[in-house]
Amino acid sequence: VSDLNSDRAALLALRSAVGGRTLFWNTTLTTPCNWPGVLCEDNRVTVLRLPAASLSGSLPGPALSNLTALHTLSLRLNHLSGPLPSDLSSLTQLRNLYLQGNRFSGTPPDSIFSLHALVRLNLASNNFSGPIAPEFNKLARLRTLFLENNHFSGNLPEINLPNLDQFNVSFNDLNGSIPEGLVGRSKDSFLGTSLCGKPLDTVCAETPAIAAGGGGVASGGGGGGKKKLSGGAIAGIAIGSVLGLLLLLLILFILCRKRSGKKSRAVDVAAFKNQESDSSAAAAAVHNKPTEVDSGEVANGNAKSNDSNAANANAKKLVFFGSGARVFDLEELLRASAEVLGKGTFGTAYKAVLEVGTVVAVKRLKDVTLSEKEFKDKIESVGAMDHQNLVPLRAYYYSREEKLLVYDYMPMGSLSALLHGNKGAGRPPLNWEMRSGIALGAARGIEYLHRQGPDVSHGNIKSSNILLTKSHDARLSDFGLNHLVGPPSSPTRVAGYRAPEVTDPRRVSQWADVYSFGVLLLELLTGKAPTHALLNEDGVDLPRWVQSVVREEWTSEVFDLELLRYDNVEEEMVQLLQLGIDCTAQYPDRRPPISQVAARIEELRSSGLRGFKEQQDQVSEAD
Ligand SMILES: Nc1ncnc2c1ncn2[C@@H]1O[C@H](COP(=O)(O)OP(=O)(O)OP(=O)(O)O)[C@@H](O)[C@H]1O
Repeated sequence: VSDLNSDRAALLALRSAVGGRTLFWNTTLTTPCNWPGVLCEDNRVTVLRLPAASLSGSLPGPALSNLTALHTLSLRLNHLSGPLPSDLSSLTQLRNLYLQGNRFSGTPPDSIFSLHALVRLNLASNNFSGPIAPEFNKLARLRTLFLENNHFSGNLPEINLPNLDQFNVSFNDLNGSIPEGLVGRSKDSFLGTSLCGKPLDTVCAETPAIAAGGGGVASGGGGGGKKKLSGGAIAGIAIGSVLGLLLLLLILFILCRKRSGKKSRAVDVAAFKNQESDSSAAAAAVHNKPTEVDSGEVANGNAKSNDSNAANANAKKLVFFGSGARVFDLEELLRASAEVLGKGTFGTAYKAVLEVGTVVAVKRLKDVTLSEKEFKDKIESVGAMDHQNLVPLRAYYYSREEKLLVYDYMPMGSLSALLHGNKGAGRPPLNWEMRSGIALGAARGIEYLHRQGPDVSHGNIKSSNILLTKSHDARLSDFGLNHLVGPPSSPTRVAGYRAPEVTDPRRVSQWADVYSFGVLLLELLTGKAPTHALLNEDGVDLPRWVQSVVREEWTSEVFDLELLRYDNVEEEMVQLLQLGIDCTAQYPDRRPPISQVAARIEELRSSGLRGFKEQQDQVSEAD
């Protein structure tokens, strides 16, 4: 059917085919005045979801008012503009209202606050302005309230909704302090505003309430009247400022001293040195005093090593892999300036900048209970792995006190940080090409590992272990480490990614890797972290959440908004989503092998890119 606007019979047939309940309107609506066409007469439609970029003009109130059975209205990513219709009160059944990514303006009408059935309300990325009304509190069932990327201004009222899980007012013109009831929310909910107070790092300035004699700090957004400060208050502020300045200078002085001390003391407190420096071989080495027993141990290890090169002839402990020979020795490494990258399951990772300028990542392992011989055998098989989608392990160091692994440093950090970190300026948009490319790289890395033998698996696939090169190529890290360290100190080791059948994290099958990779695919597509405690209103895990949304025929609701904004590749995205669902099948034997998964992603990527290119060509021809 090419034009449902004029073909009433076709529309009615279609409507009866779907039982009058749900209608996915998939045509360009050409008659906005009569919008939404025949549907205006239909009071049985419960879901109205119009595809992105199909509508412009304003939203006609009278047409909507007939849709009294509607429980979901999704008009996201269209070009609708103007104010919302003033009377929405007939939509009494409405549970989900998705209007994000349009150009609606003005303030949301009062009638919206009479929609008591509303559970999800998304008004993000429009041009709404004016204050955020306290009347949102009337929507007692609300679980999602997204108001970000608008021009809402003034103070943020107290929002006290018992079921509210998701809340965001970022990138609005809001100011004043964050009300008490919202301080427990994440910082990300308030970014790009002039709001102050917890959870943000900006402390609210004291307000004129001091001068009013109350002695307290004005609450509720600092919007009080303009009263004069008393002399005492002014003196207090002046003395406070001077003291603050002195304190700041003192801190700077201490920091400068520490910094200059650091160079001469080699890598010290922050880096890989054990606090009990007397017993630490690493620390002993820093001071040029290798302990007898440790030099002996490592010397033996090196002597037995066939394909590794000792760091130097005197068995100075750093063992390099491959033919690249030694690039630096332990002392140089320990003299490097180091910064903590993060703490993981296997220990702490550091970024180390050597004096010659080489940058490496050093992992200081904890809980290694293996003997040196066992450790050496295992780590040498890890070091022998060589694939463009693995982070190269360059060297290791083993002593009784310290076990260090030296990797190439990946400058763009992890996929986890890219997906869930700051989405503000400077962060490249994560479009389909990048995300699918990362998925393909990671799948190929896993495929390489799995090809090494039926018992070889990664065991810890998750977005913080997918590191990125400058050109955003994916490299898998932490492979082969699950056999080096002792049992996990916490059962939540790979929470969210672990396959249901895995009980011992050191024994992870290749099928379980496929499961974790499936979760990673879903994370890439939805933009949601699988470890998020309250993923949605039911607190279910990511695979189950995606499945439930897809079952309810809201497939496009699962995708990360940022992803939908770019290329026209929804079909490929849906297929990749399906692949993620297949990989996360509950029973291991129902999951596809990773080689098949990688091949499928490659296929999808090339058809997506072809489609994108054709679309670009059409646009340039039309131009
Ligand atoms: N080679 C590297 N280059 C750049 N950053 C790295 C490198 N290796 C690790 N990191 C970063 O250091 C941090 C800590 O990494 P680490 O691998 O120790 O823990 P994790 O990945 O968070 O958890 P787990 O140990 O369970 O895998 C992470 O943010 C990770 O992205």
